Amino acid sequence: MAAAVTYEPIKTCKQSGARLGKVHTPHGVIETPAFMPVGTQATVKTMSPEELKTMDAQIILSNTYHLFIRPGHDIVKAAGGLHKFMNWDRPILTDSGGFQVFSLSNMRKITEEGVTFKSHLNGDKLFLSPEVAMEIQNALGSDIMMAFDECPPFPAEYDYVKKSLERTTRWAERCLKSHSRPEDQGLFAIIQGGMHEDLRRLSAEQLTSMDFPGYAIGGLSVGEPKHLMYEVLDYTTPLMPANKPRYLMGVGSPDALIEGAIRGIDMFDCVLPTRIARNGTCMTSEGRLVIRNAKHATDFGPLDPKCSCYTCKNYSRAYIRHLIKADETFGIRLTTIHNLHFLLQLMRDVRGAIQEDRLLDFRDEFFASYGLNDN
Ligand SMILES: CC(C)(C)OC(=O)NCc1c[nH]c2nc(N)[nH]c(=O)c12
Repeated sequence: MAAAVTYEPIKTCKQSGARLGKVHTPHGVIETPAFMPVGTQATVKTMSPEELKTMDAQIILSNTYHLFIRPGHDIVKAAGGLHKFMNWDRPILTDSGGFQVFSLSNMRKITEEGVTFKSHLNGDKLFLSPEVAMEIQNALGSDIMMAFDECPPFPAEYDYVKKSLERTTRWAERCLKSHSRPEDQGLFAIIQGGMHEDLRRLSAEQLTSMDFPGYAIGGLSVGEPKHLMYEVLDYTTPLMPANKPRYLMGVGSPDALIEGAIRGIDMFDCVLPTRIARNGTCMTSEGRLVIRNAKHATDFGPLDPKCSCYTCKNYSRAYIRHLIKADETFGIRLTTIHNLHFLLQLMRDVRGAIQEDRLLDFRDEFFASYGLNDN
């Protein structure tokens, strides 16, 4: 049976080992390495689908846990699925809910069967399991679904991480067995194993012995130092099939995206650009800019002189600072447009640098200006 999601390798960067590829899905092709804007509750906060297309967001992420507790996957299914519900006709990836339960819900009990927890909205007692996570994602109709996993806290005891990854493997197998729409939805497994090379290897071996259309690296960007994350990537990405997409979950910042691409990662997601936009922090080619700083009050230039986004073409730092300080929603829309465009443009530049076999040079040039100052 034709797989719903396939990876087409295009080229490997001679200088860095990074790779260009295409992920084919039922709702279109994603040129990788790619950044996925996060739309947790069926919206990338304050953005319209048209605005996301203008900045060429190729794929967005949404969350099983959040849509399960509100509005309920039955309503989304009745609407014709998540694409129809949110008027987005490009690819959608849904995360499986496990991670969100561990990070959002306070009272929870993990057993072999699954996770019992209290809704962070109204305290209702709820249950998620591999089978329930698959039923929800099948109802949402996302193009790429994530297996139900446990993301161990950081730091965590070696024995706990080992037992957890082995349960995550058994849960992944249950997801594979209960997947009811493999012909039009791809299911990615999630490699865990904390910061331990032998456990990452064990998790990768167990999961790649089962045939998933794609593989993710979970359990990183959980508070560990960046150099440790890069070390884990150094020995984990080579264990992942070269002919399948490699997705690094929860990452990330501009530097982490470049370093991840260099280590062979194809897909990334992170709430950073949209989250920091809400308090007026902007990513610019010369580092982070905190628009609330008084020095921007009479600065009538753009957020980033090198940026071509709608915000930078039409509005000044002074105006955006005024809106953010006045808690005007339009201010958050402008900083969100800019931050998303910034990361999407960065990934276009990364793909261009891979095409020209110069990603390491690009990294050095980017860091030289990005690390300039934290203004
Ligand atoms: C703390 C942040 C969110 C930045 O990163 C992580 O937690 N990183 C790990 C992560 C993010 N999203 C996931 N989804 C799932 N199913 N499993 C995971 O391990 C993760």
